Amino acid sequence: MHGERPRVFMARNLCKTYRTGELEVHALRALSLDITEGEFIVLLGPSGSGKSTLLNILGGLDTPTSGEACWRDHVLATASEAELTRYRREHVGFVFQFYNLISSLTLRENVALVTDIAEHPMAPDEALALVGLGDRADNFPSQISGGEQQRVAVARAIAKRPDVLLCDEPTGALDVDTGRLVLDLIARINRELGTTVVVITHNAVIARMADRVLHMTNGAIAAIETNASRCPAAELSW
Ligand SMILES: Nc1ncnc2c1ncn2[C@@H]1O[C@H](COP(=O)(O)OP(=O)(O)OP(=O)(O)O)[C@@H](O)[C@H]1O
Repeated sequence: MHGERPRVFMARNLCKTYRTGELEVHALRALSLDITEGEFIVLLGPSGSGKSTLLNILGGLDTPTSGEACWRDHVLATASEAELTRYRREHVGFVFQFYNLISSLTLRENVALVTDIAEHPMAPDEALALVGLGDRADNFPSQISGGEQQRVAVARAIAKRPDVLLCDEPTGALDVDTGRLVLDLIARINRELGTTVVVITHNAVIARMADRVLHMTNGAIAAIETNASRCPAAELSW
């Protein structure tokens, strides 16, 4: 399906070793991966298998100990802190398990924190409307539900029109119905805006939404599954 689309992410022999005192942890062991523009990727694997480490390198939050990593023509593996900051600001949207909204700011102001420093952002109200919360822009985070807060976090992530949306356990704190709504929203952004999406989850059911599922074990990709068709979020149950 994405055969003719350009490759956006390339990793070769990525290794990440954490050292704490005497202890060495090999979080990534010679991992290689290509991601194509507009793909929806799900990362599955046991705790400690390296999923967040890979996502953090792809998102410019961390650098590998060795190996190559590029986003288009941005060399991420050896980039300086300033280059990574620019890369994140211009290209990457993040959604985490806990929504990380600022409680003293309205929803509009939370989104504006990102759009104020982006190059071609949406208006905060437009981003909030996209996630179905256009009429709540003047509310504060404490006035909306957890699922709605996660939708604001998605609005904040996409308002700068990122090339890639990186989601680390986006439904981890949500009930099933609310989780489905958030996943449907992420799939819609992938489909309608063409944003490349990578989702980390412990929930194997969510893998049915993906174009490709990367199974990680012990710092490497143990298997890659390609789904013949993507299951709509509304049809998932867990
Ligand atoms: N800052 C750090 N310092 C030391 N070790 C770390 C650090 N970050 C991650 N690790 C270790 O690297 C390994 C991979 O961690 P990572 O968070 O990437 O796994 P994960 O698959 O995302 O796990 P989970 O599903 O539990 O979030 C783990 O053994 C972890 O303890």
